[in-house]
Amino acid sequence: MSALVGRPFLKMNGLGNEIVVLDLRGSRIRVQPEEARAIAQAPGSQFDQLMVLHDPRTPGTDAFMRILNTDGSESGACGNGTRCVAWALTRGTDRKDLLLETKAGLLTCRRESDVDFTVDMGAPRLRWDEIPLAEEFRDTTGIELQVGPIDAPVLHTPSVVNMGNPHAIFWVDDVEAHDLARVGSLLEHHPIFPERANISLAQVTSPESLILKVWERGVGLTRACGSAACAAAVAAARKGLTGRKVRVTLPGGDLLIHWRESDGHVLMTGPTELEHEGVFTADLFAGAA
Ligand SMILES: N[C@H](CCC[C@H](N)C(=O)O)C(=O)O
Repeated sequence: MSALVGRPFLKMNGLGNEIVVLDLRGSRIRVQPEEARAIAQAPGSQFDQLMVLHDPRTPGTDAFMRILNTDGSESGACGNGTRCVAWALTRGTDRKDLLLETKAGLLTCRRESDVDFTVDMGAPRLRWDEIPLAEEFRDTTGIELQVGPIDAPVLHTPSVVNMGNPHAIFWVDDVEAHDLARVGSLLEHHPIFPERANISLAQVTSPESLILKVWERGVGLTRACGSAACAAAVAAARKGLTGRKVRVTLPGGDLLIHWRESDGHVLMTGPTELEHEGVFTADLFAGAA
């Protein structure tokens, strides 16, 4: 029987990005990919990301987070899920600041209101081998990659950014004019991305605003993706399309992103919402193998 049976979880969302928070601190349980896939499919616990909390690895941190996608794969970053974890860990306390850790690094979180949090997502990594890409590209503000006919590509020359996870951002005049569901999987699995990639379409609407749609690695289309909003804001500023503070509008709502000059860190501010609390039951894992 799964060790997760009887464990409580929180079903939350960050701007419509579906998040399940599972606190396994104090135990040695490790969620297996097939368990994550079973949880993702069960009514009441569907998620885009499963945020699993483990005992801290680095002194002074509050928890170590493993981030699992619906296909059971693992990510180093999830902005919307990190805000949900910060909500869960500060609930019922007067704490404002938290320090969390993922396999990609440390994240500081600050409570701005009952539901709004700012996460310091760290500094973006911008070298081709840090994304990572399979081939050397000196200029990661636009790499050679295109969709559609060679002489009239529909999408081309994406910017690439690693925010603890790999992102490619295609610049378009109108995000609604493209069917991201149709090309998302192909681009996510393109051989140029040896660890696959999260794929975004970005439309610049002013020097302070972007519209973004995201196809997430290991998930598919989602209503919001915090790390993609950070990656798009960094890429837009690098290209001179916006300043370093932008409002990113996703299907689920808005995130405020600030690529801070002083230390190069990216700050993301946005809301969280608790939908319900539940407990994993044995039947949920009956088919997991
Ligand atoms: N929804 C998340 C990102 C998940 C990224 C994940 N799909 C990956 O494999 O990198 C966010 O708010 O940042």
